[in-house]
Amino acid sequence: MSGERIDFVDSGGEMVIEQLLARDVSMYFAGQRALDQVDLTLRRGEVHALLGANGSGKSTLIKVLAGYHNPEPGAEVTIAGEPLAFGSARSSHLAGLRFIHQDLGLIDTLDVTENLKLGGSYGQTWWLSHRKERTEARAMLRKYGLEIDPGMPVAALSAAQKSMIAIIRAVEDGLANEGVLVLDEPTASLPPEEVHQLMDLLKALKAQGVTILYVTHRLAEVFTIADRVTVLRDGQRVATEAIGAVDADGLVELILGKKLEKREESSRSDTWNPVLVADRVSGENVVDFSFTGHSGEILGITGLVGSGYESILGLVYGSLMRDSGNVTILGKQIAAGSPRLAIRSGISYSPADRRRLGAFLGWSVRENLTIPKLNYARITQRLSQRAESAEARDWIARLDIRPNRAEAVLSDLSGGNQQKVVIARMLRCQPAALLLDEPTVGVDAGAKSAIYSELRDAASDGATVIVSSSDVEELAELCDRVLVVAEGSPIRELVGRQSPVDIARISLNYNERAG
Ligand SMILES: Nc1ncnc2c1ncn2[C@@H]1O[C@H](COP(=O)(O)OP(=O)(O)OP(=O)(O)O)[C@@H](O)[C@H]1O
Repeated sequence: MSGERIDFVDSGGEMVIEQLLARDVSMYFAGQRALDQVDLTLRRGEVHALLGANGSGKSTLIKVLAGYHNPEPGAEVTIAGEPLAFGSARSSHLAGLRFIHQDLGLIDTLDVTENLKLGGSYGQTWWLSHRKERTEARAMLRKYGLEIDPGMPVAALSAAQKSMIAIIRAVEDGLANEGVLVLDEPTASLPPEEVHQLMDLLKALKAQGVTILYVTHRLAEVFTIADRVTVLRDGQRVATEAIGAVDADGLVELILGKKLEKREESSRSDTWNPVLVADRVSGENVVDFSFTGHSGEILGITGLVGSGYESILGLVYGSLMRDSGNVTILGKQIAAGSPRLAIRSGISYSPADRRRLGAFLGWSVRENLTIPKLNYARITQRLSQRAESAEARDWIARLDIRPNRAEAVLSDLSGGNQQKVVIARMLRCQPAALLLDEPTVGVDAGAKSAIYSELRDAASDGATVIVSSSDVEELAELCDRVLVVAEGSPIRELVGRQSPVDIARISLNYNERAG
C-alpha cells in the first residue's frame, strides 16, 4: 500500500486528503509492549488530538514518526502519499514532519530574528545581511499576527511568545501544506492566561491548511482546537472520533477504560492546628509573605507567573534562599536555605521542574523512592535492598505506577508515572508538611485523581498539604483554602469550595491591577 493515499469527499461535500497514514505501528521495549498495531490517520488541514493516559504510548508514537525509534517490521507510514523511511530523523524532516517538544530548542541569548533563522536556510549567499533578515523576520511575524519585535532577545519573551516563535520557525522551515506539525503538550508549561495566545496561532495555522497532531492531557483544549481525536490506551488505539461526537466524560472514559469516580466530600475538622508557619518571608520575587498551613488542611497558592506564587514554597523549604522572615514547623524554626534541616524537621517538597530538580532520572524507581530515608538491615546495619524492593513494590501498587518494576530506570517511565514516584517518595517519609509546586503538570486524569486522593489522605492523617499551582481547576478540586498572590504577597484568601472560574478571575483582576 506504499504511496497509496485514500482521498475522498466527506458528507459535507468537502474533499478530504489524507496527509498522514500510519498502519500497524508496534514497538517493544525489553519485551514490554509500548505500541500495539496502532493506526493513525490525519486529514490535511485538521488539528488531530492524540490523547491517552500516562504511559499509553503517545511519546513513543511521536518518536517513531520523528525517526528516533524503529518500529517492529510490518509498520507503514506515509506522508502526503510518500512512504516514510523509519529510524532516520533526516527522512522524517525531509518528509515534512516538524516537532515541537516541551524543550523548544530556542537560544535565549539570541534575538527573535536569529532564532527564527536557526535551522532554517540562509539562501544562496554565504554572507549574512542582518537588516534583510530582520525585515524578513518582521514580515514572518506579521503573517501570523504576532506583535513581537524581531530584535528582542528571546529571554525577554513570555512563555507563550517563545512557543509561538518555535512553532513559526518549524512551519516556515519548509513545512507548507505538505507536512505535519506535531506539538507535544505545548501548553504544559504555559501560564493559563497565555494559553489563548497559542490557541489563536494554531487557529491561524489551521486556516492556512497546516495539519497538526496535538498531544495533550488538557481536555478543555481538545474541545477548543481539535477536529478529531485519537485515544491510545496501553499502547493500543481505542478510538478515533470527530470532536462533536464525544464529550469530556466520554473522553475520560475512553482514556482510562473506566469512569472516573466522583469524590466523596470528606468531613474536615473546623479547628485546625497550625503545623507550618511562614512569617514575613522575603526573597526572589516574594515580599513579606505570611501564611499558616494547618493540620488536616490542603492550602492552595496561586497567581500569575511573576507574582511570587511560584517561589514561595522553594523559599520556605530552603531550595531558594530567603532574604528575611521566619519559617517554623511544629514550633521548630527552620534556618534559611537548608533543605536538609527542612527534611529532618518534617517538610517534604516537590519542585515544579521534576526532570531537572525533582528526581534522579538515571536511577531506578526503588532508588528514587528510598533515597530520602534509606532502609538499613537491623543486624548488619547495611543497606537492605530486599527490604527496599518490597517497600518499592508496595508503593508501585498503591499508586499504580507503570511499569510495575522496582528496578525500572526512572527515565524510561512516562512523565506522569515519574511524578507518581516523586509523590510516593514524599508520602513515604510521612512528613508533617507536604509542599508541592505544580504537582500534576503533564499528568493524566487517572494519575491526577490518584495523586489527589493520596494528598487528601495525607491531610486526613494530620499533615498540612500546600500546593502552589497555576491550574485553577486543580485548586478548586483539591483545596480547602486558596491564597491569591500579587506583587510578592497574598492579596486575597478564598476559604471553602471555590469555582475554577472565580479563582482565575480574582487572580487576574488583582494581578492586572498590581501590574
Ligand atoms: N526508552 C524506553 N525504554 C523502556 N521503556 C520505555 C522507553 N520509552 C517509553 N517506555 C515505556 O513505554 C510505555 C509508553 O510510554 P510513553 O512515554 O510513550 O507514554 P506517554 O503516553 O507519552 O506518557 P506521558 O503522557 O506520561 O508522557 C511506558 O510504559 C514507558 O514506560
